[in-house]
Amino acid sequence: MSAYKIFIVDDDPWYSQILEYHLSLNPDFEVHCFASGKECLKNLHLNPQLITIDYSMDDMTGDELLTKIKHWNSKVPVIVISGQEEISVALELLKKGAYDYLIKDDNTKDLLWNSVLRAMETQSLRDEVNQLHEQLEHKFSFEKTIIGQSPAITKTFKMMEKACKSNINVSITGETGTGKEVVAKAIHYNSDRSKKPFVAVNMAAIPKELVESELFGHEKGAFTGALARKKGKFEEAQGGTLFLDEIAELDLNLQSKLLRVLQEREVTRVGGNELVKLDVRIIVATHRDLQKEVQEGHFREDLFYRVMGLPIELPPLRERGNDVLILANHFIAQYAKENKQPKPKLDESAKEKMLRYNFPGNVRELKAMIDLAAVLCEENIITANDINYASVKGDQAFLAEEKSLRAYTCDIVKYFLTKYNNDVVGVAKRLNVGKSTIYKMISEKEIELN
Ligand SMILES: Nc1ncnc2c1ncn2[C@@H]1O[C@H](COP(=O)(O)OP(=O)(O)OP(=O)(O)O)[C@@H](O)[C@H]1O
Repeated sequence: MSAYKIFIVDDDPWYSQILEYHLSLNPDFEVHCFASGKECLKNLHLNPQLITIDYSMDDMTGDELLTKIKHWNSKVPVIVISGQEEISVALELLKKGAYDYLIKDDNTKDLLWNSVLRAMETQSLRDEVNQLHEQLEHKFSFEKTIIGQSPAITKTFKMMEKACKSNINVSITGETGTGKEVVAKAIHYNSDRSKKPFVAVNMAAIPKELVESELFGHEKGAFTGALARKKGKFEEAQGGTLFLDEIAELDLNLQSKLLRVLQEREVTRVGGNELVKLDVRIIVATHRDLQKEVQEGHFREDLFYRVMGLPIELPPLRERGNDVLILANHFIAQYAKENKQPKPKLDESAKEKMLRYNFPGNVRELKAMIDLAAVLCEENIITANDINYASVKGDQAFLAEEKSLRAYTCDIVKYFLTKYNNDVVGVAKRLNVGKSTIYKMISEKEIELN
């Protein structure tokens, strides 16, 4: 532990010495004496943790010095020592933030000793509370992993906080690439289960005939190819969280097996009889509307109620407004770090183009778009030309930007002008518009000729 730094400010050197001697008996205290208010203020850069001041000094009243010290750092305890007992003065000083008010008499040094110890204790408690607050904030701060500040995503944070504090099952819905797995992980790592495994299984990615043994495990010889006993994902996630992604892709037969496991909270490996007790929290995700799947008979209603738990809906990126740019900058920084390159900048044209786009592939698509733009850009500036819409084809690509009708008209005219060597008259005829319309577009710089 480093020494606890105390300033004693008193213009009576004899009295200072007594206090210094007394306080220095504690080897943890480092005491500095100053003979005037000015000298004390000059030395605040030494960062005292406690200051005692004499109430009546020649250069500055205790009142004035207290105000200046509090202005420098309102948290440092200041103990005022006065030659006379004046209740009104004492009250006034305490109101202004003095930690204690002591009278100079035979008991002062002992009272001071106790007061300093109390101040230290209060400070250490306050530090501890601050630290706990910080830890708590860090624990529940999803902002570091889930980037975005839009009202839509902030609403999600609130639900996630509730999910972290309880053990209830969670169902996450949202279009592909909206961050369902990121949310599931964030919930797990901010919950009481964080020290136990987070196991993710994508139902759509496992061949149908293997799903059962993947989830529940199998005994040696349970089927051809089962050469050894294997734990299933449920067992792997013991004590932790099992994330069942694309739950709607599970066929009806397996749905009833899953329901049984969730109800009984125990699993039997394929080809075995041993019951394994489970303590697993389930988080499911789907890009489908599960309720609709139930209505259409593709998803068991009883399983739906089992897994629904706390529903969290992730908004598509196109409904998150400016988050597009916040995420873009985040991915740019990530790219630059991973590739040990300076961070490219987005120019206005690139920003505008991204904000107009509807991102059918959501955050995943935005990340791919930024990675490519960072590679393509010149002189470290990403322009609209470096922004490519990879996920959409044909008509969809044409409409994905959601431009105004005027802007689409200009795009069409520009396309034909390029195709026919900027022959304005010929293009006007083909499109059945007046050539002056095209000339106007050119003169007003709505269209730039190649
Ligand atoms: N808000 C976010 N902040 C930072 N990164 C994000 C955010 N949302 C998604 N990502 C990133 O986008 C990518 C896709 O996210 P994720 O895999 O969680 O989406 P998903 O909804 O589970 O997709 P799918 O439905 O296709 O499984 C990942 O690389 C993830 O890290």
